[in-house]
Amino acid sequence: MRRTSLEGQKPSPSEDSKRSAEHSSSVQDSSPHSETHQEYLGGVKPFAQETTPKAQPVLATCSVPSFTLDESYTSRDDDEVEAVPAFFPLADSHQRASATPATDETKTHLPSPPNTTQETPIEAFSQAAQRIAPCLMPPPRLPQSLSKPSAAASMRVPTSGPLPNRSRPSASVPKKGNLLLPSNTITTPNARNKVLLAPGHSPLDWAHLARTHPNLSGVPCFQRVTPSMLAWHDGRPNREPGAPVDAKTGKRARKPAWSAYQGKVYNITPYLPFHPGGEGQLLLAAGKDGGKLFMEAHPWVNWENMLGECVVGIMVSEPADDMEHGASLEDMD
Ligand code: HEM
Repeated sequence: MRRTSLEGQKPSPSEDSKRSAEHSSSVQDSSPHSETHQEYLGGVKPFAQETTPKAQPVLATCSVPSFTLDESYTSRDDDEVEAVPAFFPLADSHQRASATPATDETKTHLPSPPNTTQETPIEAFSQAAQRIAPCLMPPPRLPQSLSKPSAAASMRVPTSGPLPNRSRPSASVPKKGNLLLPSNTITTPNARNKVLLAPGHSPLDWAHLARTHPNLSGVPCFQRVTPSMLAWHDGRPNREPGAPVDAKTGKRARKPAWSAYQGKVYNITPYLPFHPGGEGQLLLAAGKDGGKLFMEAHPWVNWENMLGECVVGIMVSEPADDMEHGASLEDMD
């Protein structure tokens, strides 16, 4: 009760008249339909000619249109209306300024209010506000059982029922045709035939070795390798008379293993203990062009990068072929 509190302070008569004048002018300003307010807006009364505003009876009007619709609340005290907070949009916001005011015309199109004799003022307010501007009200909260689980809740381990991806594949995965293998066919964890490499022979160890040894080819300079030369370097024990014998084992020493790939010849001997597929597999390509076998095993592996320091030379044809070829060219002349 603003007026009551002002009266309780018992100001002097001159102050009292000044305050009541201020109070009445502020109340008029808050009403968009007040005469004084419209005159100010229209510029009819310039500030210099403005006289002391006179106290006028305060009408029980409200700037919030929702209260004017419900007739059961029109008789309420003005202070009661002010006590209800107009929380959104704010009084000076753009939304409120651009909103269509509730004129008599819009009132006629609105549905008739329900019987609100049993409702509390707050319930009636929220219902009336929802009818007028439902988009301005926050959505009602769903009960917890109906609402969607949060992202964090979906990542938690469920407290009941089977754990996800923990049951045996044979029991949970249906077997349809040949698309899925029976679970008992995958018996080994080493499905790609990789071998157990000796300590110090991992791919990283090979990368380090290749980086620190500039020449792993086993030859002093770039070679022109003929097919017969390539075939001799097959990595097998050298059985030729006078061949060197391995000092450790006492057996004949192995010949170097060369393999050709896309016209280049590589010494694959130093890489043998590093090959993830095993020495035996790699030796299958020794003494010949290994491109076909290599592409069948792992086309994604970069041969040139891995064996860049092992390049022996390039493939050339046999000298006899050259002579035959040269003779035929002379014949053509
Ligand atoms: C001389 C060139 C070769 C190089 C540089 C080389 C390199 C490699 C590398 C890096 C892997 C591991 C692949 C991975 O983990 O994805 C591998 C695996 C393997 N390589 Fe080779 N390889 C060569 C030649 C060969 C040849 C000629 C054969 C077959 C005759 C062969 C058969 C295999 C097999 C069976 C595996 C294990 C299975 C797999 O990883 O797919 N490799 N090789």
